[in-house]
Amino acid sequence: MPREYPLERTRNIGIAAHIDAGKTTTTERILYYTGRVHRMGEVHEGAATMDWMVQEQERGITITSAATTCFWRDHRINIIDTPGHVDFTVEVERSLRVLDGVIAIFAARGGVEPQSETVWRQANKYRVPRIAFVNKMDVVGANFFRVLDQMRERLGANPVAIQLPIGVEDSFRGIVDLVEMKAIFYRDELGTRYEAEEIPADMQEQAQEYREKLLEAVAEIDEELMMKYLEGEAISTEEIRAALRKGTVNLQLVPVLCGSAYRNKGVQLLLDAVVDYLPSPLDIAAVRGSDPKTGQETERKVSDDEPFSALVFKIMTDPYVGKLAFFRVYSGHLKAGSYVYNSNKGRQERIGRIVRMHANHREEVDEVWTGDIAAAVGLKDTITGETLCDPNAPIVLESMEFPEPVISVAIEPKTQADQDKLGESLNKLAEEDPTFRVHTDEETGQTIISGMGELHLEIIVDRLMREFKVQANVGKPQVAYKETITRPARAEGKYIRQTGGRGQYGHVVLEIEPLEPGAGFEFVNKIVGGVVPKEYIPAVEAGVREAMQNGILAGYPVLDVRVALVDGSYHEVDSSEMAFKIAGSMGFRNAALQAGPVLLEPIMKVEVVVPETYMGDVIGDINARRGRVEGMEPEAGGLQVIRAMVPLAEMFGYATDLRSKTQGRGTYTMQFSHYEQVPRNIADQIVEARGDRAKAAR
Ligand SMILES: Nc1nc2c(ncn2[C@@H]2O[C@H](COP(=O)(O)OP(=O)(O)OP(=O)(O)O)[C@@H](O)[C@H]2O)c(=O)[nH]1
Repeated sequence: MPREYPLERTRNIGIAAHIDAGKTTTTERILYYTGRVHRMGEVHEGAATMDWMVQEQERGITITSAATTCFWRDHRINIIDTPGHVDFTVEVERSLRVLDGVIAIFAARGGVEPQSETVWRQANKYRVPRIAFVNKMDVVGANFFRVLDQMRERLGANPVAIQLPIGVEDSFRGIVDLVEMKAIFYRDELGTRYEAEEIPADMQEQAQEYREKLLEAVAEIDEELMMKYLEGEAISTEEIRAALRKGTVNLQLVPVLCGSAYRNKGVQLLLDAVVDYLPSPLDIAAVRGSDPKTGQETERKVSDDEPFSALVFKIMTDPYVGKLAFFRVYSGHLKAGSYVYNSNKGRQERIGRIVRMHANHREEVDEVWTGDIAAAVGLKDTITGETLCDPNAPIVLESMEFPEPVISVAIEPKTQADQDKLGESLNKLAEEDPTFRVHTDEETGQTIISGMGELHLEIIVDRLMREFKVQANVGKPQVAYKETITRPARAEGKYIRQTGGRGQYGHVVLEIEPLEPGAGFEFVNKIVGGVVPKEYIPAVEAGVREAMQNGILAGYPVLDVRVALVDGSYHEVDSSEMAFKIAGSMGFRNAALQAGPVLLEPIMKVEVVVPETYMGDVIGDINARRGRVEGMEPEAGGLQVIRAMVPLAEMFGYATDLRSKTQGRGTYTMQFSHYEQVPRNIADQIVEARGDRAKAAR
């Protein structure tokens, strides 16, 4: 069976935005206009097609990314709906990794919010081309031009308006297309009929001004156009489109459109822009990865004729078919029922069925091709971030980064039956979500779950009860502290037992030093002359990792450390992997205790919006919470925006406090920024409290 759509007519796109900007509504409209659904679903009625988990419909938010396919102007567009809440930022991250282009949605009032900044930075990191859609032009306070300014100032982007709104708020009624220099007006409520007309007289001047800016911007992209522009020659519509496409694909500019998804205006033009400006899979220079045997970097062409390679970017447990693994094909093609090689695990797996997802229903397909996004049923051992490939031409594709969880709660099963189900259910959930972790507290024996925020954990617990039918009590949210060291140190770890029978002998000397924040863990083997035999070195590393997991000061995991194995000794008969593992653990603990260990806490980026009169109180309160105010800015309507960095530990219950301090008028958003050292006096209290809890548990 040949592929239906040539690669140049394929688009893999995501829709990213901050919460409530209108992603779900826009996606719904896209599905409606492209004929995938025949009725418009409204988010506030809980009927949106893409939001299909029970929790999503009840809460009116998008949690999981559902992938769907639609067609426009004879192009196949694969869309991944991504959630806006920061607790689910990993969902955004993993979709960015596999997408070729993004529609960034901003609300015309509110504009660039902290969460939009996060998504923007993530998209920069993965070099994903973007077009921007300024939605909600119909709401009070909408301002297209302010969003353009904010994109420049806050995102450091080069926004280029290719449209202008006609009217605003209640009177928003159409769109000026600056490429064609036409005005688009809508002829019916559903927005299905729209026509191009002359630009209204009262908008001519503004349209000319922005057309000029557009021409300047495209001239920057293309030298020939620059010549024409300077000489005052006419530049054709096709030339403008081609230059906009080139500028978008090369990340030199971002075309900006406007509309109101809810009022059915602007969405078809947005689809046109997806086809015209966002890249096809062919616009990626090459598929990059490494050889699983040698670790050396390799490349291959984006083509159906190359060997198969695909990246798994999401695992989902489906109540009907079991485990679904979403993957994007980077090269070659794959038939249902065939074998693939998981090059991260070094294992063969059989692909049972292949399905394309349309929100909550599936379409079975026999074969997938380069550039496709689909889900496989039947994979047993594959998790998010792993590569599936042709066993005869293995490759490991670049994976993705996942942030460390910042918040934890203890969870206690209600009955013995629940106890039995708890572990298995939590492991299943952790398999789906790399930012969700489960561990047993060594000191207290409690099961601890950790994630990206209170909402994240709430949803997990909710799913545990509903889908897995486990009844459990949940403790208060706790900060997920980390530990690190502040100076280099050197120490020994010796594990020697020689009482009767076969003894144990492991001996290592370790040098440890702090690494940059975020660097994680590095292990370096500096053994010369085989004083520690090669076969025991992985065991030493495993021992070090285990000790790091259990912490030095208060049992929190240790981060950002380089450990070098520099010396040691062994015994011909008594040495074993086990003995070296224990020696590694002991060596690490001994070294870390001399290396100035400190506690780290998550610092949150907080943005509070309050009426002017409450500003003093709110700032005083932020200071009392050990926060640093970083800036203030007036907003429309006598509001002030306060930006601050505040330790997560001080933010519990903030919603209630802010409400009572501002008579319900203040709102805030918060997201993880970085880890920072806990001040000494507070660290002492935390360490002491951990000690007491551990004693109580014994
Ligand atoms: N007036 C107006 N309301 C809109 C528009 N687009 C969306 N809305 C409304 O804004 C609210 C949020 O829209 P959603 O589409 O759920 O936003 P979202 O960005 O998907 O939100 P999450 O899924 O929670 O991340 C809903 O009540 C929509 O009906 C618009 O263009 N104009």
